[in-house]
Amino acid sequence: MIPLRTGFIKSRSRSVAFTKTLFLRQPALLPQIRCRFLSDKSPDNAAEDGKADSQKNDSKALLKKDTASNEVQKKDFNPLPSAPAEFLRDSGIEMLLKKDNKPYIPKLEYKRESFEYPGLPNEDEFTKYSNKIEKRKQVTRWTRYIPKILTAVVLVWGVYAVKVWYLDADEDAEQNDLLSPLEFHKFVITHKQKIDDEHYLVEVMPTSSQWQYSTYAHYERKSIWDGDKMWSVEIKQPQIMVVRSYTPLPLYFLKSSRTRSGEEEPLLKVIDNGEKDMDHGGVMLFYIKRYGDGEVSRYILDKKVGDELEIRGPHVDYTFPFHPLKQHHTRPTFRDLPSKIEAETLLKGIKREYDIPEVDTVDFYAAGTGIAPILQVLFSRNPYRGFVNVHYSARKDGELGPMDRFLFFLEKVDRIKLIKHIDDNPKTRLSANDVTKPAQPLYVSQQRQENIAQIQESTIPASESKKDEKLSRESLKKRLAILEGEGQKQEKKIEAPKEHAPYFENALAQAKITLQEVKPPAALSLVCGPDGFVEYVAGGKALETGEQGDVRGLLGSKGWDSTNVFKL
Ligand SMILES: Cc1cc2nc3c(=O)[nH]c(=O)nc-3n(C[C@H](O)[C@H](O)[C@H](O)COP(=O)(O)OP(=O)(O)OC[C@H]3O[C@@H](n4cnc5c(N)ncnc54)[C@H](O)[C@@H]3O)c2cc1C
Repeated sequence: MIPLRTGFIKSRSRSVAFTKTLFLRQPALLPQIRCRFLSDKSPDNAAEDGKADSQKNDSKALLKKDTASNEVQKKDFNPLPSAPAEFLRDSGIEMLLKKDNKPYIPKLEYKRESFEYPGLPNEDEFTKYSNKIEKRKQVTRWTRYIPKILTAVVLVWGVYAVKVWYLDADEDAEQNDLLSPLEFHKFVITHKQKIDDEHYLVEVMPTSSQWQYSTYAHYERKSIWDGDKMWSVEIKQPQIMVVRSYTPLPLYFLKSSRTRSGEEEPLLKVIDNGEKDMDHGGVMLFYIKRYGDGEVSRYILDKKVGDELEIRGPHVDYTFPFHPLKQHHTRPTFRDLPSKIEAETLLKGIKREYDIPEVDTVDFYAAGTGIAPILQVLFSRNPYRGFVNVHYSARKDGELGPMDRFLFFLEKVDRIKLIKHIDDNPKTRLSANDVTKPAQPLYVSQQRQENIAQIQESTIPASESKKDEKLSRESLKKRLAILEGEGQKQEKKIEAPKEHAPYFENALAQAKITLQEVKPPAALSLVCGPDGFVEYVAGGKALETGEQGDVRGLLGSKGWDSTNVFKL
């Protein structure tokens, strides 16, 4: 008989597996196994026990017989090469049951098997118990790195936050200004207009709008346009790392769909500089002359609309002398239509009330693009409060393009007198006849007095004795003191009985009256243009040092000197 170790057959599934295996290996034994199962599984069926015993005996006999026949088969068996391996009948079942012949080791953990329905979720005994068991954290490679990764992320974020919110805040404070004298800011060319082969108008806009936030808060202080001074910027030619100075103008081109499509030339406008305008988005215009072999002018003018320029500034080239009217009155900004310019109705009353002398007339001698600095002053907010004689020299008429119109308007509102000296018309060329003698300044501030004294000292020839030096200094002081007194006397002379100031609708209406008034003679001369022109009008500047040098030329011949002439 084959020993059926039913004790090892623990579950139904295992018994099925066992039967399957047996069936595959010993199909002849299946009936016996079935009997044995029946006898094991049906203990109540005692009646069948006898029958089973007899069957046992039968099976013994059958097994013997079978073994014998197997022996015979074994002898006759001549397997094909592809046939399965021969099965060893003697030890097959036992080998299977023993499996790996390992000693029996009882399981330490008791695993309860139950066919009961489980309780409600999280309420049955098993769940309650298992929930209490602290599950061991699974430590993987990633879980070990997570704290390090998190620390690195927090650190990087911290560094970034500090940089952006604190360090960059300071940098931005600089960058937030439209211009910086120390670093180049990028501007994009938004329009380019050719006046003639040599003269162009180039409009630029800042590429960043950050500067506006700080400018809005302190517009009075931060606006770049201030007619109290003449200033320029440097434009970089990055290929050869060279910079040249150019004078920005508070002008821009008004574009529309028609002008963009090329149907019409855009209209040149003056930046309003009013409360809402706020420097009109940082726009500025350059009036540039192209030199055939000029490094930077060619570079700028070869650029197209949309290209960028790197600009650094502002660099103040000249500041007008202080005048007490500055504390009480600001001249209204020039507008592109004279009828839009406000009248200075209260000006006379203010002068009378505060006993303020007249503002000195200025003679401005310009050649070509050298006119740009005085245009900047006249078009900016807080323009010069006095009258300006603009002596403009050019090869031919029309070099100013659309700006000519504005100069005409400035004449109409009695702010300037434009005297053109055109080479094509030799009669008009600038000569000594066009230059007046210098007048005494109507007001000399303490600061200016000291400056003049310093200039006088530096120009006194070294050969002069100390006595002469002292004398000349004293005479200068006396002169200045007399000048101030004269100015005051003059002011008192024009004092009129108090009357209501006449109302003028605009500057144009006011100019009808003021145009008839005689302007004070010029007490200050400014010269700007190519070196040759400056030399002709006022004597050359010291090329190496850029110092003013002595006043010679046309102005020198008329008695002008370093105290009342400035070469730009
Ligand atoms: C404060 C200020 C404001 C200015 N504003 C303006 C402005 O608004 N618009 C404007 O167009 N210009 C302005 N300029 C002039 C401008 O800065 C440049 O000088 C001008 O554009 C020429 O520069 P460039 O590099 O093109 O030519 P450069 O290469 O400097 O040459 C200019 C010309 O000089 C000649 N030249 C150069 N070197 C010598 C030399 N060693 N000897 C003899 N000849 C020489 C060249 O042949 C050429 O014809 C201003 C200058 C200053 C100082």
